[in-house]
Amino acid sequence: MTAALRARGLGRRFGRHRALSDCTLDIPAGRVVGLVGPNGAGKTTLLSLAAGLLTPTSGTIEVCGGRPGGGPAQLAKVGFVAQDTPVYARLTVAEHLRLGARLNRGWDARLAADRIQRLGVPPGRRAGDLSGGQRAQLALTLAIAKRPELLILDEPVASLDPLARREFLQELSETAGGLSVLHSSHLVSDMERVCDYLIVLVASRVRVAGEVGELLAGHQLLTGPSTTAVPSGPHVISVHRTDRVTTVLVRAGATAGDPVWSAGPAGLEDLVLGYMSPSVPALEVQR
Ligand SMILES: Nc1ncnc2c1ncn2[C@@H]1O[C@H](COP(=O)(O)OP(=O)(O)OP(=O)(O)O)[C@@H](O)[C@H]1O
Repeated sequence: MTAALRARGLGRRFGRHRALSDCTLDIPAGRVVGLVGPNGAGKTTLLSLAAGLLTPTSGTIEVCGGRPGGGPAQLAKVGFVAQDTPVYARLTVAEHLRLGARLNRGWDARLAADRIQRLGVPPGRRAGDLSGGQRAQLALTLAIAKRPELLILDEPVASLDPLARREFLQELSETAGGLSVLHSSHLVSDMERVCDYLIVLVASRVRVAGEVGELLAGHQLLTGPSTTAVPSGPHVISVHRTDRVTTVLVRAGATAGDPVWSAGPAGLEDLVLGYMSPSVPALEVQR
């Protein structure tokens, strides 16, 4: 099966500033991929490169077997919802759906109409008069109803209420037929529910990427009193100290050396926070 995304040494500069550097990734098709990282890490830049809204200044990127933005056939393969969920303020919801039908050969009119009705978004209302959450739902509907191979979502749920967020995540996890989803979010709990592939991006670089199950199995959390000397070495990913307890994220199989440390499984949040912490020693990419 063609990879959803292949990047080799991908980079993007804005003037002298590197927004993304040396990004090498292979994302298999059919995954729900969570892209996390601190503000300014380069997530939107990576997603915009994948959607063809930006061109690389170094390296290469291939999305669903083609060059992002490389013509109508490629555009049809990718649905993209930007962070600010842009819609045409003066057009009504129904007019957006008609426009979607005109512009997209694979448009699923039933899916679009059903989704808008189910969510209670008023079809006759101008998009500029919708609430932020309704606008996001309209933008998501337009992206989903074009039946893309890859759905790219930049912080898709930020403006949705908790119930709408849960339902949307449910929708994502139920997507069938080989649809790949690449979405960025700061909400690790959301990621935990739907993602089976994780990318952590920090300071313009991929810190870790891989199958969630493999990443979880490949790490463990050591817990010990704050007075104990912390283990060191390349197997140590991050150290977090409070007044009483120290927790250390390490690669699985590493021995702590001192029996005072108790080892337990690492959760997704431990992984994300560990790899986002500044003490991370090295790049690790797993398939
Ligand atoms: N058009 C631009 N011109 C100059 N610098 C830019 C431009 N777009 C992004 N950058 C810079 O590139 C870096 C990465 O930005 P990007 O928007 O990709 O981060 P992000 O991870 O999506 O952040 P956030 O979580 O805050 O949305 C930032 O330092 C940002 O200031």
